[in-house]
Amino acid sequence: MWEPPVVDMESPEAPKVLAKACKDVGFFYVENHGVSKDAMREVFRQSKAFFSLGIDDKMAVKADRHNRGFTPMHEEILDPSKQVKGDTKEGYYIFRELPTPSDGEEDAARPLKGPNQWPSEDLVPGWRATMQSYFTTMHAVGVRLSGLLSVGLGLDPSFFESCTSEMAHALRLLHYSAEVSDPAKGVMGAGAHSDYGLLTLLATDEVPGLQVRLDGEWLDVPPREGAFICNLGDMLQRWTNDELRSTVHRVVNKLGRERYSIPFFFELNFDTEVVCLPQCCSEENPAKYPPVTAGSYILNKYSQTHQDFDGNQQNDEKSP
Ligand SMILES: O=C(O)CCC(=O)C(=O)O
Ligand SMILES: [Fe+2]
Repeated sequence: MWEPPVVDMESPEAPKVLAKACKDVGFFYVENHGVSKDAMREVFRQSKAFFSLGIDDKMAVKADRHNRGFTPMHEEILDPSKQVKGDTKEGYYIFRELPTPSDGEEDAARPLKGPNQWPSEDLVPGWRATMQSYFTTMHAVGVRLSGLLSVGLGLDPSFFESCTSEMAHALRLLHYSAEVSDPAKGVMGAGAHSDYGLLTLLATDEVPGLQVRLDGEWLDVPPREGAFICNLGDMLQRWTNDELRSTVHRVVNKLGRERYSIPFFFELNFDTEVVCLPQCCSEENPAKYPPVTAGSYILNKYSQTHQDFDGNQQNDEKSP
């Protein structure tokens, strides 16, 4: 059975192994990341507690114009060209806590930035503290991992530091329903997609479902206890002119079991311009992608895949 390569973050070989995994597969397990089992157990427990609430309590924190909060079952369609209905999952977006913009004008200049939504403490005691603490923990893992990657790629060791300083990262809780997927009929846990940003660090429960497409074949990525499943986002593929891979993946429910997963999207600052690195293009190998701003790229993707999100409504205080 195929398995992605393993990156041991404590190993002196980590930068080399990581760079090779990024070029060959774009997916790898991350071990020795320093996140405790207790912290993992608690974030999954709280995630389940939220998704077990009634629909009215969940809709009270429905994702707002900053895309923070609850996204109902089927609201997201990750592969609109193939899916006949939305992903068979519900979710919850949490970003770094930011103050409410003081007026519409300021808000327009700060797309996707605002306060989080939090379910009531009475319903899920300790939930906010758990999520904020996990966000901080995962931010630290992302900083370390991107540091190892810059070394492995022969970049300045602080290459990713300045362009991730805003902490525009997203923590997402996902709950897949028990509905069995039928890829031929366009019914998917999560439709085929590549991730949009820099790096994704995914925690899953023990239920399988994730698949990656390599050389035209869909391969299962089994859960690995204690490890994160990590993959690259489109920004790294574009920066490196396809030397690194933002590999397409999807979630297929074969067993008819519910599944919980928690991706942490380690993202670039909104205004970072991603232009092919000089060492990755030449006259014979010209840049394959035009320059793009990380934030506008994500806004576009959210608009295409979230039925209830409108990237053009960022400055409308009263938009529903
Ligand atoms: O739940 C999973 O295993 C994958 C989720 C995913 O690919 C995503 O949210 O981008
Ligand atoms: Fe993904």
